[in-house]
Order: sequence, then structure tokens, then C-alpha cells
Amino acid sequence: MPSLEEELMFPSTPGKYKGQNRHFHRCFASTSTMFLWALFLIAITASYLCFQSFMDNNNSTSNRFFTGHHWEKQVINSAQIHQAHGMSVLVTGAAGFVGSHVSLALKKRGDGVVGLDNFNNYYDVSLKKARKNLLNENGIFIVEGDINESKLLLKLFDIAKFTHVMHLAAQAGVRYAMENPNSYIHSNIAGLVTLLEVSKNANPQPAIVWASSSSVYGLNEKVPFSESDRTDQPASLYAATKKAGEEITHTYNHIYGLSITGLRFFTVYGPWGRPDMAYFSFTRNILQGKPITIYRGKNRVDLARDFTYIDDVVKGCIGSLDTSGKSTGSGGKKWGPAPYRIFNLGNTSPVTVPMMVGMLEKHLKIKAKKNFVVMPGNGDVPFTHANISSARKEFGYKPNTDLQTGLKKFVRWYLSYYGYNQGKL
Ligand SMILES: O=C(O)[C@H]1O[C@H](OP(=O)(O)OP(=O)(O)OC[C@H]2O[C@@H](n3ccc(=O)[nH]c3=O)[C@H](O)[C@@H]2O)[C@H](O)[C@@H](O)[C@@H]1O
Repeated sequence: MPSLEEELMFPSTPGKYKGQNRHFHRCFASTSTMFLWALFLIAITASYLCFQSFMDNNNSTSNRFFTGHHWEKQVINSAQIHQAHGMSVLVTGAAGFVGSHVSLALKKRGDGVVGLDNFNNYYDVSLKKARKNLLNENGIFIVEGDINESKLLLKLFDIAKFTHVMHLAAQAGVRYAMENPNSYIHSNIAGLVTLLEVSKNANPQPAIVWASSSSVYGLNEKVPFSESDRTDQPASLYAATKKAGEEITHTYNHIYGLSITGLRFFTVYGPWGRPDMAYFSFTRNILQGKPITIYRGKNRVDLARDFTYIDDVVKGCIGSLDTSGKSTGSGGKKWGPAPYRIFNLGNTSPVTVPMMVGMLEKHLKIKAKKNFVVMPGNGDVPFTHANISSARKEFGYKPNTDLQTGLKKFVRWYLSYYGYNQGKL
């Protein structure tokens, strides 16, 4: 058996060091002293890091929720329903793009809304904070926390009897999944399960509406995409986690009677949008005079998306909440079948990426510097196109903003938020 020192000195290929054994013994005394010092330093650093993380966890826990009467009052007030037959909704991802818009729309019509968001730094946190401020000004309280924190979720369900959960917290972005795959598992799988576990135990159980994605259609070629089409060829880990979410929610519907509605969003865009998305980052680059990269498919075919304006998606989310039906379980048992639904929320008129850029150029009155490159193998799909007849039939979903109009509104917001010069930062 080699000693610990030997193992550490020759970790990978012992044979490589054969000739150096004598030298090693000569140096052993001084080396072993250095080694012991190194071990000592490592131990000290490790203890310090453990202590720090323990303190961080404790602090974040106490800061975020067990903060007493005032905190509970804020949650209760925010969850309060102010209209007849209204609902009380926990919106996860409330400081996100879709989450902030849906929260405001619900509050406006008198529903109770409590937001939850972990304010992660996937993109500019200051934009999330600005959305939070907007929600606060409108009487919506946002709790800072992660959907993986079951204690926090239990506490929230304990003090506010949510009738619905609008679950929009997720790790978004198709291509980022290659850089940080675990963040998708953390939020889109583990976080989802934590939320479902708490929801199924809540009394009463809430109905759940959550964000799936058009990306579940993966490499399908039949268009437009219908909910009954196959979804077993995801092109990215992101898509795979959304597909997994659809299966996971199905089991909670089947076993515990949770009412579930999955919404397949199609490239949602608009004011207060996500800076990681193409229309947003292109706008920034065009204003800064920087080049933009436009992906192209095989044989120089342009990529196309069924870009869907945020206000239309918000109407779809609210229509889904209104028609979600009740969960049928309690105490971990199901007392009857509960609704399980999946809807496309798209626009039904795909536009190519170069055409989208042309619209931005028009609204910004600046010509873009375009670099066309072959679409890298990074999870992208060549096109998306929604069939929305199910959502139309079920709750009258009817998108009415075309891309030209929607981008005009986005550009107006962008310039008012960042200013012409802010783009140069
Ligand atoms: O519909 C969906 O389900 C998904 O829509 C978007 O994903 P994506 O359609 O890829 O949106 P963008 O990242 O804004 O890309 C739009 C188009 O621009 C293209 N693109 C993107 C980035 C770039 O630098 N160049 C470029 O040509 C992409 O290939 C794509 O065709 C969102 O980012 C996902 O979170 C969402 O789930």
C-alpha cells in the first residue's frame, strides 16, 4: 500500500517517477514538512469556507423568510383577493420577464399575488430588481428565495392559502445549457419537484399552471406544431428538462390529483424582456455599433421563429389560470381525476431572423452590422410554428400583436429604459 504522501506525490502515473525515488528520499524531510504545512493550510481554508457557507445559509434563510410578523403580514396582504371569485396566486419567477407581466395583470384585476424569485445572475440582476420595484409599487410583494427551498415554500403555503401557482421560475435559454447544464437540472427538474411536493401536500391543493416550451418539439419537421405531435427528439438539454417537466407534472396529476396546465411558450418577446434573447441583444449591439451574429441553417436557409408578444402570452396565462379547474387531492391522496392540459401559446406566423433584424433596423433607424454564420450545433432548432387551436377552443386565446408592432413597442421601452447612450455601456 502506498503511503498517503506517495499517493499525493504520484497521483496519476506511478511508473513515470521510478528513477526519481532516491532523490525523493533525500528530499523527503523538507518535502514532508512542506506537505504538512500545505495540508494544514488546506484544512484551515476548508474550515473557513465551511463556516462561511454555514453563515451564508443561515443568514439567507433568516433574511429571506423567518423574518417575523412584518414579513408574514406582507405576504398575507399581497395574497389578499380584491375581486369576487378572484384567486390567490403564488407566481414563481415573478421578477422574470413573463412572471412580472403576469403578476401585474393579475393584480390589476384584483387577484392576490405573491411573487417568489431567486434573483440569480443568469442575466443582469439590476433589470430583475427594477421589475421587482415595479411590482412593489403595484402592491405585489416578492419573496427572495429559491424553489428548491422547501421550508420556505411550506411557510408560504402555510400563511397564504394559494388557490393557484403560476410556475414560471426556470433556467431559461437554449444555448446556455451547454455552458451550465447543472443549472437546468437544479431549477427545471429539482426545483419543479420540490414545488410539486409542497403543492400536493398543501391544503387546499392549488391548481398549477407552468411554463413548458416550444423547444419540446425539437427536431420535428411537421408544421405547425400541435400538442399531440411527438416530443421525444429534444435538441437541447433545456428542451429535455422542459419535456421532463411535462412528464413529472403528469405523475403528480395522476397520483395526487394536482390540476396541471403546461404552457408551451413560443419565443416570447417584448418590453422588460430577457437580455439573453436575440431580439434584445441585437438591439443592444446595433445601438452600440457592434456586429450581430445571425445563424443560418443548412443550405443557407434562414432560421425562423413564431415570435409571440408578451401581452398575448399574458392573456394565455390568465386564461389558463381561469380555466384550470380544481385539484382533487388532499393529504397526499387523490379523490378523483384532475385536469391535465398542455397548450401551445404561439403567434402562428413565423418570421425569419433576418426579417426580425430588418424590423429592428427600421425602428432603431440604424443599419446592423451582420455576420452570417452556419448555425452551430448548440441546441438550436431551425424553425418553430404553433398551432394554437386548443388554447383558442379552451379559453379563447387569440394573439393579436404582429412582430413589427411588438418590436416597435419593445424598442420604445428599451430606449426609455436604457436611453440611447446607455446602450454604449
Ligand atoms: O420558444 C421557446 O421555447 C424558447 O424561446 C427562446 O429561445 P429561442 O427561440 O432560441 O430564442 P432566441 O435565443 O432569442 O433566438 C431566436 C433566434 O435567433 C437566432 N440567434 C440567436 C442568437 C444569435 O446570436 N444569433 C441568432 O441568429 C436563434 O438561432 C433563433 O433562431 C427562449 O430563449 C427560450 O427560453 C424559450 O423556451
